[in-house]
Amino acid sequence: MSMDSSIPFALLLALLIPILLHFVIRRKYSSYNLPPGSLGIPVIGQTISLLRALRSNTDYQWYQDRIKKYGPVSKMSVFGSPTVLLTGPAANRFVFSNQDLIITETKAANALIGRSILTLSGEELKQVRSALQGYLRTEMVTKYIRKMDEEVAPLAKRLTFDIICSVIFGQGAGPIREALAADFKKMVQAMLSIPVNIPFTKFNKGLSASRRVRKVLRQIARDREAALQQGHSSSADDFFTYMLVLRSEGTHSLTVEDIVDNAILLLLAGYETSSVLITFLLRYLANEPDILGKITEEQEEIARSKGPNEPLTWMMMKYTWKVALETLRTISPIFGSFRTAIKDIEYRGYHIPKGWQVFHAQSITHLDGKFFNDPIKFDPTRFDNQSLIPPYCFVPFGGGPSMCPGNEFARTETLVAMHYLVRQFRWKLCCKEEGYRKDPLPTPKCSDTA
Ligand code: HEM
Repeated sequence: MSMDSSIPFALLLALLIPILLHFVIRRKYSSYNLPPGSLGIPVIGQTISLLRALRSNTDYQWYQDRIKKYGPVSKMSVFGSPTVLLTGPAANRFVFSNQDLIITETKAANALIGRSILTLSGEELKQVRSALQGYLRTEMVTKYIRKMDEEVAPLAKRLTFDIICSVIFGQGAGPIREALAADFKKMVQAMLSIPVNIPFTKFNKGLSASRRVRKVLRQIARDREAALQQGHSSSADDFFTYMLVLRSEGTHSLTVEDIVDNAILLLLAGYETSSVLITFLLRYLANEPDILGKITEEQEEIARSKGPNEPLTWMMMKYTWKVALETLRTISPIFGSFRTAIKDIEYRGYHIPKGWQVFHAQSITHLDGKFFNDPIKFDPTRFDNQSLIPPYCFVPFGGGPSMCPGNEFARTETLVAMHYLVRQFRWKLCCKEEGYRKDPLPTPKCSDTA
């Protein structure tokens, strides 16, 4: 076929395929009451327009346009899969507590992280979830404060990475941590890449990095195992020892390899999200001298009243945390998630067929004037009385049974960081541009120059 004759043929196909797909889906799901909306062009669907909206941070308007057209539940097609978009507090509640909607597995995440909590189900999921929750619970996090303190005080670069590395892997500053930091960076870049394993691609570099990380962590886990057997360690020392102690008590039966996978997930889930919070908190404070002044006052008072060897306690940092919560409301590190229905599900009279995706735009409620007065305004006093915020409207850490188990950890490390930063430094923004893009986590527009 010549080039000229192939163009009309391609055009005809582009026209015919959506029509055919429309009929195939209509026939296949004829007994279903599917939500309103269109699946768009095959494979592409609404993917490009959604990604464009996220990158330019106009996704809020994008959702609102769809809600106006179709209501809070609509169907579309994203990343090649039929998808139902759910928004609003009722949707937040429904998704967070529905065990039949599991986080959509991406090939890249599977290859890079392995068998972590994200890929488990049933009894195994319950065991690992409860172990992670136990490791990150308030009493445990209180014990980690001293280590966080040591990391933040000299104001190490890669703050949140170093904190988690030290607390979870028991890996203090040194060449091993430097190598891990470089490799984790490659893994993060690969998580969002096209999962095609060809030399020199981001995915290929991420896989090599993941292998190196795994090798180092396996060795650390074995060392911890030996130390535990000799009675030289306890469960509060680090995540590996904690999980090994639980295994010896019969709480779970994970292999060392599984524990390593979940440690990698903890680091990936924990450091990027917390660093977004700290980054935007610092950016807000640079423009809000009154709020910065109040935080400094609170932190100076804590520094005066605490003995030199007494660890910091976040209980006294109430105002600082309210400012952090307002930062999470206005710029939520996680704007939403993709989940897959593992069986047919009904929501508000509509059917979500088994195998379809749900795109849950959870943070849309944060900027909705119905729930937050003057939502664009940065106003930490909204959190003076949190019981006034309607349920499932403020969900930066998710909610229900799959709520982020690291929320206490995130609070503690953010507050420890702020304790030193506001008392020892003043900063100004090199880049005045206020916007940010979702990449997919919020990133200041001029992150290279700021
Ligand atoms: C500001 C910081 C953070 C934010 C905004 C955040 C937010 C979230 C959200 C929204 C989820 C998904 C909940 C769901 O969809 O049901 C999640 C899951 C998770 N987070 Fe966080 N997170 C933060 C920090 C951390 C930290 C510091 C850790 C660990 C030290 C952590 C560990 C995890 C883990 C392991 C999961 C998966 C839980 C599961 O699938 O059951 N997160 N986080």
